[in-house]
Amino acid sequence: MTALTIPGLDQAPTTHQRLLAWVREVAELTTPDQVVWCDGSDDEWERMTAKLVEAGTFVRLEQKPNSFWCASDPGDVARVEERTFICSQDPADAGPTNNWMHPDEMKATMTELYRGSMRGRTMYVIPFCMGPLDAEKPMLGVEITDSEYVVVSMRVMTRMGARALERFGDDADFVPCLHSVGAPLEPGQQDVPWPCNETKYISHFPEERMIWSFGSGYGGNALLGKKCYSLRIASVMGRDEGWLAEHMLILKLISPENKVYYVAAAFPSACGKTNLAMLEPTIPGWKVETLGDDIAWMRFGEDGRLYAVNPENGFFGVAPGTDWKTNPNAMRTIERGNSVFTNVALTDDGDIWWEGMGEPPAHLTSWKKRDWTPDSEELSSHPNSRYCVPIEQCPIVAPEWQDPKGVPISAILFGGRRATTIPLVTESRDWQHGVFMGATLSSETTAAAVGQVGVVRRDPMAMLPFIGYHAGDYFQHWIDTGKGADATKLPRIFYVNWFRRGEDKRFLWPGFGENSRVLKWVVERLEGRAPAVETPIGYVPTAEAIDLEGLDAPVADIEAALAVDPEEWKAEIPLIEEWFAKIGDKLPTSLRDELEALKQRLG
Ligand SMILES: Nc1nc2c(ncn2[C@@H]2O[C@H](COP(=O)(O)OP(=O)(O)OP(=O)(O)O)[C@@H](O)[C@H]2O)c(=O)[nH]1
Ligand SMILES: O=C([O-])CC(=O)C(=O)O
Ligand SMILES: [Mn+2]
Repeated sequence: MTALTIPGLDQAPTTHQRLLAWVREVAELTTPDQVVWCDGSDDEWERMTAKLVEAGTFVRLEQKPNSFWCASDPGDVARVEERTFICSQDPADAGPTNNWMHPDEMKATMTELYRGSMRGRTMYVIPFCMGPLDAEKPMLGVEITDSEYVVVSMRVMTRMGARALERFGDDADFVPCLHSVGAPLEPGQQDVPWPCNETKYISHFPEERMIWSFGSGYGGNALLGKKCYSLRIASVMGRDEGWLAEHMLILKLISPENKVYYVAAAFPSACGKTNLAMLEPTIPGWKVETLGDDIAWMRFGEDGRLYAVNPENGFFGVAPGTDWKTNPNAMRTIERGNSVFTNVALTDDGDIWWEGMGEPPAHLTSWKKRDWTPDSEELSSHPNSRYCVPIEQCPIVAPEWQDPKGVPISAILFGGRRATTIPLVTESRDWQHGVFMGATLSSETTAAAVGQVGVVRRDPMAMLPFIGYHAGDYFQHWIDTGKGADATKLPRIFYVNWFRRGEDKRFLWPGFGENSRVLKWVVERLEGRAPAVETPIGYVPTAEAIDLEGLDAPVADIEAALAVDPEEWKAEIPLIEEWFAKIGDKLPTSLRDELEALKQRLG
């Protein structure tokens, strides 16, 4: 039999048979003009970015070293939850919160979409590792893609190329991640700056630990190491192997007495993880260092404590709202260059700008590539526009951020974006109650996913779009995680809300750096020295229990932010009941018990 000859296909820098066979199979299906094995070198970065500039996808920034502006197709700007599928053999394993299709049917459908989909393009093979390369069992993957934008972004977001491939040996396990923008080029056809397809599928095969993505070039749809691998597939691995893959930032808090606490926090997309992770405390003597801003993998260490590792290598942060006042450390991180900015505005002197970054210049090129002035009716930047930058450039990155052991977590925060009801901070009564808080977490939808913005929905553990299996089983996994552990060593669980509003709709709590005041109260609770009031929903501080020294906000606002209003909570109960009904039979009875107990306490 004569195998198809595609230039580059046989220049594989590996002897890993399963990898070689898969790459050949995909090349024969998608029929690219050539195959390139990515090595992750500086040379490769130069070639890729030059190619993207030439194609009109990237504009090199004059004002930031080795950095680029990029505008996507206006129809390809965010994750597409409606087009995201968990293709388990049994629909019951995907559960009520995921879209499901039988794996055979999905494969048949997508195989036809992939047939010839890379014609006229280059197929890139990106070996990568999520988490430290020197982990005992490195978490490997390979993304095959026909997008240079993906190659460049994966270099920032993951440990990829030759250094990852070294860990493959001849037979290491890896997660195959297949991606095509679905825009083949006919001979002589002019390419567009942002190729994509109106038909989109983001499909996960949890039993096979495999990901197939088609039609989108954007973030969480296309950088498959991120949400697809590190949350959807990894959550299934975690269920099977007894660990947790969570949508959490990891930060290190250093008290004035030089005591160190590691905190993990789960907030839904565009609800403040990156900002909290890089917080600049406003209270004297306290320091924060960053380990991660989006994903945490947590497993028990030999000492019985829960240790967290950030699988990522970069930040893929929301741009609008980021500036020197709200998040100076993010600004310092991007000042150092080596960044890709997608769907922000371009200044006339070759810099970037977005809403929330102080006074706008007199003229900009908007993310839609249109002239923009401060009088324009449209936003200059898409609300889900992003910067993509290596973590190591963050001036406050914790020195231990690459430690394969991870860091021991003392507190877990769950949080959402709620204009009413949810106090600034509440401590759970115990692990099970904390799991109840996480399981009933709610938040207003944001621009991070396609769809209506500002609608309150349940977003359990901030994982609604990312749980790779049945949400009821996921809750049970959380409960079991606590049951098997020494309760005194488990992280304490808190519920926060930076987004409560006053009657006039303004935020009651100033947020950002001031959130350090809440972290201080959390630490003082851990140390057993901060007061709290026992309320029907958990332990809540009074305004006096929080350090408000030097805070420029009316105490009445803080009191309103902390208020537990039984009427608001009674209105919340039917929403939780509706949510639990949706979870169905697999809802752990302990969570139903928690709900009953809450109802009793509310009277
Ligand atoms: N009012 C207020 N807004 C905040 C606070 N923290 C973050 N924000 C805003 O919320 C938006 C999203 O913040 P991020 O920190 O990027 O959210 P994220 O959770 O990292 O989002 P993803 O990257 O999508 O997962 C930005 O516009 C921020 O300016 C806060 O404490 N208070
Ligand atoms: O996945 C993305 O495209 C960006 C992101 O971090 C999120 O939406 O949570
Ligand atoms: Mn973020």
